[in-house]
Amino acid sequence: MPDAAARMEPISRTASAAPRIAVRDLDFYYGATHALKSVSIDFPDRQTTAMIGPSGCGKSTLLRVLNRMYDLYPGQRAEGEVLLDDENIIDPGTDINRLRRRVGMVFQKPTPFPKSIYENVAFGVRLHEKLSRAAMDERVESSLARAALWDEVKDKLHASALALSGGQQQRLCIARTIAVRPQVILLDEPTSALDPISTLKIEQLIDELKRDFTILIVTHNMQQAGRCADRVAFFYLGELVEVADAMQMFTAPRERRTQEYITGRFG
Ligand SMILES: Nc1ncnc2c1ncn2[C@@H]1O[C@H](COP(=O)(O)OP(=O)(O)OP(=O)(O)O)[C@@H](O)[C@H]1O
Repeated sequence: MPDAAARMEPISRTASAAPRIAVRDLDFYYGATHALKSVSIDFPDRQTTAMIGPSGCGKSTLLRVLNRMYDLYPGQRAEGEVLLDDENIIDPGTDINRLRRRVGMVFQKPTPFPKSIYENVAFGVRLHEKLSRAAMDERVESSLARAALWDEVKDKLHASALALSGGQQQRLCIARTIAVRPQVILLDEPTSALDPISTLKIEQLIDELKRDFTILIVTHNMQQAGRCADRVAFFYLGELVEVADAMQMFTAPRERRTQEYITGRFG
């Protein structure tokens, strides 16, 4: 078991920021598989937290809990508390549509809809808001600009999104996510299918977006965690071993398992 003190909030220059999400004693099960074990962690507002750890340690499962993606699958269940602004979002009474508006997700592979660039961004907005044509145009433009894509697509908004490069498609998926004005953005290995230049653009974008959003990113790339994250959480076999400021995590981790992982001795 991880040291109880290590699972509490660390002595951290960032720990005083108000948590947007507070996870308390979270257990998650895929049928008989106990994938998350009594996980407690705060995700501060307007900061980026990277989740790292070897394959199968539960990183993606935690993201799936935060937007209740597991709801679609019988046999999968969460126990404990996941407080988003003090509302326990794993409570059965949670309004899932409202939750998914507040918590957006970007997946490993870019997943644009087979529609125009404009429609990819407008589609989700229409599910939640009735905007005039001019207001929608403005929302599409501001979202694409925010995702650092506007200049590349402004002359072909009605062309198919599928004709964009992989890196552009991923930025479009980010534009689509921010267009509905979420509070939290979940990114599950968002650059693992991209080339180094596209990866750099997405990392710069993450850095820029954290001014307005709470960002959680799952990554296997230690350099990426170091470049993007304010805080880093290390998971192992379904347990949160340690969470700390990125600088502390990479220079002076408290736990031996964290040190072994970040220095490449396993995983
Ligand atoms: N649909 C599923 N059904 C049963 N078990 C699952 C399912 N998805 C994940 N698991 C199990 O839950 C545990 C955590 O998996 P998870 O995908 O969260 O790990 P991860 O840290 O994100 O791994 P990776 O880095 O490989 O993506 C693993 O033991 C995995 O085998």
